[in-house]
Amino acid sequence: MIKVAVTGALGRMGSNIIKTITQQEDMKVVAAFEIPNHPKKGEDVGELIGIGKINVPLSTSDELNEVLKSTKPDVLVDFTIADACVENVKIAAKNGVNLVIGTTGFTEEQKMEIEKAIKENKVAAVISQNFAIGVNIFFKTLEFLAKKLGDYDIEIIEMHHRYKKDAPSGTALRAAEIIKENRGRDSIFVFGRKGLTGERKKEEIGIHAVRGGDVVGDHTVIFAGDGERIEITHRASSRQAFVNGVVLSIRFIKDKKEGIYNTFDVLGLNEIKF
Ligand SMILES: NC(=O)C1=CN([C@@H]2O[C@H](COP(=O)(O)OP(=O)(O)OC[C@H]3O[C@@H](n4cnc5c(N)ncnc54)[C@H](OP(=O)(O)O)[C@@H]3O)[C@@H](O)[C@H]2O)C=CC1
Ligand SMILES: O=C(O)C1=N[C@H](C(=O)O)C[C@H](O)C1
Repeated sequence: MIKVAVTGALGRMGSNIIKTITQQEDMKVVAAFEIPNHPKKGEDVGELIGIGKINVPLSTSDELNEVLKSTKPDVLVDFTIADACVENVKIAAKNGVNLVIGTTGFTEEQKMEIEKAIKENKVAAVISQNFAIGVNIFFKTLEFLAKKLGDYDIEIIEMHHRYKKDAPSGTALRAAEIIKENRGRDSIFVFGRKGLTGERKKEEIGIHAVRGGDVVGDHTVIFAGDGERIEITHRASSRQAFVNGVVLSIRFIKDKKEGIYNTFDVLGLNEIKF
């Protein structure tokens, strides 16, 4: 039985992850964490998320060290916010707990802190800006399109629900990086446009964040040429798309000794070359 701890347990992702883990035969939730001073601390997490008692009391992240020591999870899953995630990763790594990290919105410095904690403590982690299987195929398709249409004008548009805290999305940034790595020419990222911007430069990759309603997560990449354009879109209509990838990632990482992996590793997509 794979023992899993979840931070951000009552959040949109955390609560769905806990629900799905409780439906798996080979894994169980042993600890769940929310922010310090949470009013529901100590209450049963299953009851709090509406699936009935699971005998896991809600802990708070200031107790992470001691609760990880007593519950000894194999994997900690983090979908919180960047600042909290960095601290959670440091504590989990010190306790020898492998990680599945879905949080987005990190600074470059925070990304380095996370990598350092994972490497120094010799644990293993899957880090992905998007765990949906379809998004990873979309990423793979972008490798191909960027190789073939690297000279086209490339723009990325993402739309998310009104509650999302970081912009642009981690997925949009990853898409931009993939295009940059594969298009065979220099790239500069342009975040939105305003004022007298001048003509569009060939090396630009435009990135645009739209927020509103309850949109789970839409991403479109436009390759615009002379007389034609290709638009490729992924739309997530349910967070279950992300959660399914998280479950696969928990199974993938549980026995890994050390190293940093992504969802291409989990889904076996690295072998596909264009
Ligand atoms: N990689 C992927 O596939 C996906 C990534 N995401 C990313 O996951 C993150 C979370 O998204 P979402 O679930 O929608 O956000 P939510 O705000 O619904 O959930 C985050 C949860 O984390 C809690 N939290 C904040 N700080 C801490 C802490 N120190 N310890 C424990 N819990 C804490 C929040 O509590 P409170 O509300 O009280 O502050 C909240 O319950 C975002 O960065 C998002 O971009 C989302 C979907 C898919
Ligand atoms: O905050 C969200 O909701 C999502 N965040 C991720 C991101 O920033 O890319 C993934 C997904 O699009 C949903």
